[in-house]
Amino acid sequence: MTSLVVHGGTPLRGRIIPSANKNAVLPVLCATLLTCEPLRLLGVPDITDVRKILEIFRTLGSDVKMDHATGTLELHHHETVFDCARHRLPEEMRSSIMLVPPLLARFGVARLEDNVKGCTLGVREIDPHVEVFRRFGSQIERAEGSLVVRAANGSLTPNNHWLDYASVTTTENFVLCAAAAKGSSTLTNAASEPHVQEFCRFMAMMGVRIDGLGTSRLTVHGGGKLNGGEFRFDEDFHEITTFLALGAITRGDVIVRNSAPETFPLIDRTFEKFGVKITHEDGWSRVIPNGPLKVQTPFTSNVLTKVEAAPWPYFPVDLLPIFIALGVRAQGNAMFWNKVYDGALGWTGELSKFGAHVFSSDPHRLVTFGGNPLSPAVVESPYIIRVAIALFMVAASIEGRSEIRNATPIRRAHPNFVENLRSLGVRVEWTSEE
Ligand SMILES: CC(=O)N[C@H]1[C@@H](OP(=O)(O)OP(=O)(O)OC[C@H]2O[C@@H](n3ccc(=O)[nH]c3=O)[C@H](O)[C@@H]2O)O[C@H](CO)[C@@H](O)[C@@H]1O
Ligand SMILES: C=C(OP(=O)(O)O)C(=O)O
Repeated sequence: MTSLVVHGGTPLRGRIIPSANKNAVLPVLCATLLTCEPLRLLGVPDITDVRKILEIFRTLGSDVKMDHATGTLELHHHETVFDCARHRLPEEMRSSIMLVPPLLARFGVARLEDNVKGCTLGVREIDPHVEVFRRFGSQIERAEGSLVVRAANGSLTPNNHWLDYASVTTTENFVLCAAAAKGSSTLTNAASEPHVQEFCRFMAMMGVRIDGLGTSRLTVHGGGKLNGGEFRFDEDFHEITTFLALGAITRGDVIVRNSAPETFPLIDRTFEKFGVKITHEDGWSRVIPNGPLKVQTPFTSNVLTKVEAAPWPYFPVDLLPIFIALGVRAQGNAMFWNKVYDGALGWTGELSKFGAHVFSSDPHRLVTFGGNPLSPAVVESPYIIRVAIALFMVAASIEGRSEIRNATPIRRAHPNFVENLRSLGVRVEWTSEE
């Protein structure tokens, strides 16, 4: 088991250059398989999910040159072979599902392991993806522990589709299929998160025309030969928010580079609900101590201040645990509403080991009764990246030694997490035991 051990209580101070967003990098990596031309990707983070995808590319026979020191990846998928019986797509990460369309486009067949669930956020459906593959003319067969997807007649046919729900990876899968299908395909109720937009910009760089970028209706004009080229990843708004929140919870002064502050108004207002002021100036975002953490009192009587997470442009669900950590530290009560996942709040019982008081009203809603004195603790993280971080945040704000057991999911999304924390003055280390 790998744990994060922290001696908390020190206000964090310093500057952070954030890495790229895993949820932009992974669909882009999958999309690279759509071209036989060379590509150069800049700002690729050294995270475990990236390593897993690069490994599968190597086994397919692609040229993969990853320079982790500079974050530069040279990729050339020119002489590749896929053997449905031999090749296994990476497990325990959601993004594997986005390798299916390029494998269909290249080889006419793909095999998807059942365990592509990613973080344990409750049931994570694959049916919306299967529906997209079928719409583009694929056939699905159940094989032992996996699904085999075949492109009828070896190619994909364009279509229009209306999603039940604005799903991030289903939208990306639609765009990937549509890019390979000759003709125009339209998706309604498309997801529009910044990482979905970034992925669409990469597709455009490869020569795919996409209308409606950033809206809930995307039309993709597909079937053309795709180019190679160069693409630099943006900064990850999750990582920017995480370091600002770490500054806030330890009453420190943290500055994070942020080239897209226009995506932050709702995140800033959510910080304000806990008495935290964020400023954006000259490409940097800053949290500075601004009195004690305190939940804002609503003007309406008998309601709780609430944070409501749903598909973009709502408050992003992956940031909810980070604000729950602020909620247990801030004086006052707040309600957190996860409108995306059923049962993704089960971990919050771990917070009571620090002495925090939270109440789960139902599988979607949680109330924090914050501001109680807390003490250091040994807590156990589920396989959820942002929960390991939230538990760490609480620990970092309490004087004394705490331990977050099973904290490795953090390595799925944040390169150099511990090194960054040390640069801000945190006493923290990874420890392993059998
Ligand atoms: C690799 C990646 O990008 N992962 C992100 C992606 O996951 P992912 O794209 O897998 O998440 P989805 O948006 O598909 O699903 C989120 C939730 O909606 C439900 N659902 C989905 C489709 C549907 O038709 N009906 C339905 O009810 C799912 O069961 C799940 O509970 O978006 C999530 C929501 O922003 C983030 O938490 C993940 O970090
Ligand atoms: C839940 C996440 O990722 P995944 O969908 O890959 O599990 C995440 O990035 O927070």
